Amino acid sequence: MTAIEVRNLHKRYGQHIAVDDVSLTIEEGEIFGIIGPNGAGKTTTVESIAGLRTPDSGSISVLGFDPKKNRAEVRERLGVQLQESSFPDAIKVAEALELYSSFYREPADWRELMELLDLTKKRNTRYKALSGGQKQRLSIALALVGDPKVAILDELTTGLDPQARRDTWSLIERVRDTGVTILLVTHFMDEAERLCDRIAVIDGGRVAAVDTPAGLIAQASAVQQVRFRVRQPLDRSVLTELRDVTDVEITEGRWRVTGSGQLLSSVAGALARAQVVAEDLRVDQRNLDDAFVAFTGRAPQSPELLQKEG
Ligand SMILES: Nc1ncnc2c1ncn2[C@@H]1O[C@H](COP(=O)(O)OP(=O)(O)OP(=O)(O)O)[C@@H](O)[C@H]1O
Repeated sequence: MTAIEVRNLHKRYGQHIAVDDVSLTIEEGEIFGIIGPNGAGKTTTVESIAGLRTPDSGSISVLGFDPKKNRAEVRERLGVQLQESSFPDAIKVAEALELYSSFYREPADWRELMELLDLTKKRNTRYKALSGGQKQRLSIALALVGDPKVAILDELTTGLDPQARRDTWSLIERVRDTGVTILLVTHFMDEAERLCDRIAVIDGGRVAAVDTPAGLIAQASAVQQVRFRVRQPLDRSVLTELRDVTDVEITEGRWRVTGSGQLLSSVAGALARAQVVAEDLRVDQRNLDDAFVAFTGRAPQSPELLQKEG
């Protein structure tokens, strides 16, 4: 079943095109990620899905409902954690959860959520006295308090320390295991790679690619490299003759083989046939950072940098 369907979304602010042409299909039960450079149109896209912005053209369906025309139906089924949620400074954790749950006909048990998000000890703490991580966890709890079928989380772990980020990831996986479809906007490639079933790369208001994390990495990095040392004599042609190999370089006893396809198994097979043992064998592992650069021409941001800036 499709949870979210976006067709040819277009949104401009004055002369500035924020979202040019975005189409996405997100299946029920998926953790679907959106990544892309600053200003790519990610927030405009997810806020349009949440019914918080009005697209100029295109169509959006959330569980079969239009976020603008069927506001009540979408509100009952969709939870949103926005980029910079702000709450009254004086409101206490338990009060905020109870208040938000009263907005829904069939809310989740807010006490259970408070426990799940490790906020029970902070139930009587005022919002302004919470740490960054606690504020973040509260905003996730508030996104889930309506017992939504779909949750939109924008910059889930920005500003959190590494341990809090990992805890939040486990939490999101637990939420998904309860059957909630999750749409996640993130700047962090480790987060996207770890959590998402599929990812859309958005650049300049358009979808540059949609695939699984492994699929995006494979699409972006057809070229691979295998490096090793050998003690026995080895004829270069043993490797240059292989179909998957495009280049072989030998520097001070270190071999570097460049190619594509099943490069590692081709090289390993050829070495075995030549009865040569490879030592210190390394395969250059490409990751989602490389895919991000390949699709957008820019480097992704690092969590450490954002934390310092924040
Ligand atoms: N309310 C607004 N009025 C005018 N311009 C806007 C508005 N909201 C967004 N924009 C512009 O539209 C473009 C897309 O913004 P959007 O926030 O959707 O991008 P983003 O990919 O979420 O960026 P970031 O990663 O920095 O949050 C940006 O150039 C932004 O400056």
